[in-house]
Amino acid sequence: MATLIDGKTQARELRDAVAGEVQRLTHTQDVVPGLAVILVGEDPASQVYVRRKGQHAREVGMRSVEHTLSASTPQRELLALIAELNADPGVHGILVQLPLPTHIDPEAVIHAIDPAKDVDGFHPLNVGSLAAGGKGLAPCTPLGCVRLLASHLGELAGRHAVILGRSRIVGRPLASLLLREDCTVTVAHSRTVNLAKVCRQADILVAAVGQPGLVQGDWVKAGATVIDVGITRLGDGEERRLVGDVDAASVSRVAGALTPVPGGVGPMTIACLLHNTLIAACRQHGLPEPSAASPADTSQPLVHPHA
Ligand SMILES: NC(=O)C1=CN([C@@H]2O[C@H](COP(=O)(O)OP(=O)(O)OC[C@H]3O[C@@H](n4cnc5c(N)ncnc54)[C@H](OP(=O)(O)O)[C@@H]3O)[C@@H](O)[C@H]2O)C=CC1
Ligand SMILES: Nc1nc(=O)c2c([nH]1)NC[C@@H]1CN(c3ccc(C(=O)N[C@@H](CCC(=O)O)C(=O)O)cc3)C=[N+]21
Ligand SMILES: [Mg+2]
Repeated sequence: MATLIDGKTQARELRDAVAGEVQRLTHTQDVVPGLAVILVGEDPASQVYVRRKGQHAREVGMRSVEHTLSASTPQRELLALIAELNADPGVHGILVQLPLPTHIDPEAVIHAIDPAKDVDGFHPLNVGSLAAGGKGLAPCTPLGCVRLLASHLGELAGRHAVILGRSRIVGRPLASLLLREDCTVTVAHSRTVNLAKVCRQADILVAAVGQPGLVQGDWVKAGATVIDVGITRLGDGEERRLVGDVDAASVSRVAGALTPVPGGVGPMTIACLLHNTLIAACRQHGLPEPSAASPADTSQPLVHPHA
């Protein structure tokens, strides 16, 4: 049976490491890292995430401000709030929860965020710097995936990673991050021909499509490491549950290791958001960064507590 990669525990360890750095910054530099999270509308799932982000930020000693705007908020009001937060020296990270109501253009919103405070890594400057192999702020979910992979596998160089999905939040930036770790990277998507065959070549298989149970056991090479990013909510009330893109029952008989849903990539995403906020705060104050650019760099204990 495949080893379960425990994202919940690793996320807690990363938050603890971030908390230590936050305490050090607070006491030696008088800098308290601040995170602002903006939610537009009342989507219950988004409310849960935003609350959890704020709660974890406070737990690690950061300042957390949550702005909840009504679903009918005009775009210019949201842009005005972002301009205010860009100018606020106590705010080092800004996150606008996606998706946004349809009358708001997400591109305009992402462009408006100061790239130095863009802890989601969605601003074109950060996207470009990541694609070029540089060290802007990278998106949190892919960072979490790389951390989980590095903790289980150690060195990633030379491994063939197959990523299912090419979204700007997960698939594309993950391809850049894994290239930076010297993986051989294949990105598959809805137009890929013979997906099962492509997947069977993977040493590392990452599923980020949003199709429950898409990846079956016979898509997986024996011993492969499988990362399940997908989160789909099924059922109501007592029957409510979260399911991933991987059919855990069949895949765990073939894979070497697998991340669970829940308790895998999700908690790591939030921990990486806090880590990005810490990095952003250090950079904005011209302080040395507590960590290397690469989450798989084992020389840096904060970044890679499992080395
Ligand atoms: N744990 C976490 O922190 C996060 C989890 N998620 C979850 O990850 C999943 C993906 O999210 P996101 O990237 O935003 O999704 P998107 O819908 O933006 O992208 C989905 C991608 O999957 C591809 N795809 C869809 N169906 C298939 C299929 N049958 N075969 C192959 N490829 C397919 C699409 O291809 P094409 O480009 O051709 O349309 C697209 O590239 C969701 O379940 C989401 O909830 C997302 C963000 C964070
Ligand atoms: N600007 C922006 N940045 C994001 O990073 C962003 C976003 N918008 N919109 C939505 C997606 C989704 N996302 C998740 C974060 C945490 C969990 C998480 O903590 N999941 C837990 C369970 C959560 C639960 O119980 O509902 C787990 O998988 O164990 C999941 C998904 C961040 N996203
Ligand atoms: Mg993300």
